[in-house]
Amino acid sequence: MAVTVAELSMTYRVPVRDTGLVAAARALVRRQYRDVHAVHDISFQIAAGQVVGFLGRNGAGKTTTMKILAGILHPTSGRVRVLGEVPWRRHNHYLRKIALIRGSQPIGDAPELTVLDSFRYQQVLYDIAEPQFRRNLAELSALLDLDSILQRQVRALSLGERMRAGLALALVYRPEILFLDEPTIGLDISAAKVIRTFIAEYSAQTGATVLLTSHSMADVESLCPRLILVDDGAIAFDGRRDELSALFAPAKLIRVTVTDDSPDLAQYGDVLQRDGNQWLLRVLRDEVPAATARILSRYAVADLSVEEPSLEHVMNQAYQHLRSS
Ligand SMILES: Nc1ncnc2c1ncn2[C@@H]1O[C@H](COP(=O)(O)OP(=O)(O)OP(=O)(O)O)[C@@H](O)[C@H]1O
Repeated sequence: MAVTVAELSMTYRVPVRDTGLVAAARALVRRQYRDVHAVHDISFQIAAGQVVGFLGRNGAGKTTTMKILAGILHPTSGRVRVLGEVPWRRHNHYLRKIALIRGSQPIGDAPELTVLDSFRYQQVLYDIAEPQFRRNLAELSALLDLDSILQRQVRALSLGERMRAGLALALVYRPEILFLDEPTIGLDISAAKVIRTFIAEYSAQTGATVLLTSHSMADVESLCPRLILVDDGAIAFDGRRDELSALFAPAKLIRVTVTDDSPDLAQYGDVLQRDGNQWLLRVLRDEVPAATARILSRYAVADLSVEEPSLEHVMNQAYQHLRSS
């Protein structure tokens, strides 16, 4: 297993005080604290090469878990092994095998340098042998279309170019595990698509394991066959996307176009949309085979398709369910 997490818990101790000057003065002498249980008792495993979506509402505990896996935080309790290592020991050889990327992380620490100089600096920092460096850079340049900007100064790049270079810079030592925390946050549609395509190709080409948090369902839908849903610091679901749909969205959609005059398709399901002879029906999963068979036998059907509800709808249902339970 690339990642093993067992009974992991993380409690933050945060200072609290009442509002007002008196309370502020009192807090100087006697501080009071409150425990925030960000993550409690979570367990999961990820096999090498898997791309897993780590989802949940704001404050569910995703970033905290990622930070523990990346060795930034020491958990309160639990057992974690990533590539056989204990992350928070932060051994050099461990840190060279992983990357934690938060947000889109555009290149820019040294704006006077050229992009290639920045890569060279990273090469020294991560002690990457020359042949491997050249190979990795060539691969990343091809995937992220960097050839034309390698010789340019970082300060003169557009945001999109800095973002592509920043991503390549974070991966030039070819990490085996990527912890990606909202990698497309704040990006426009086409920039987000570049990142998504890149993540898929990087993982397919290098066999990297990816754990991805994102509130963008487009990211999750296109990249993650497996989803782990955290809620209030605990795991609420771990499985395939279709299993999540079946659990939280018990209906499918039937899209049908008929050529008959005024047929009454409302008897087969909830009518979500009707545009002339085109109907969109919501039908319970178990009833879909019988409903489609009846529609096909009774009407002149020009077109019929059965669709899964969108992931956005499924997640919305899941969050509503979790909020009320
Ligand atoms: N450094 C910290 N000190 C105290 N509490 C914290 C700290 N970091 C996070 N928390 C709390 O821990 C809980 C989980 O936070 P976390 O950032 O892991 O959530 P998240 O799922 O990543 O949320 P989001 O989707 O909003 O980024 C929240 O209640 C948060 O307020």
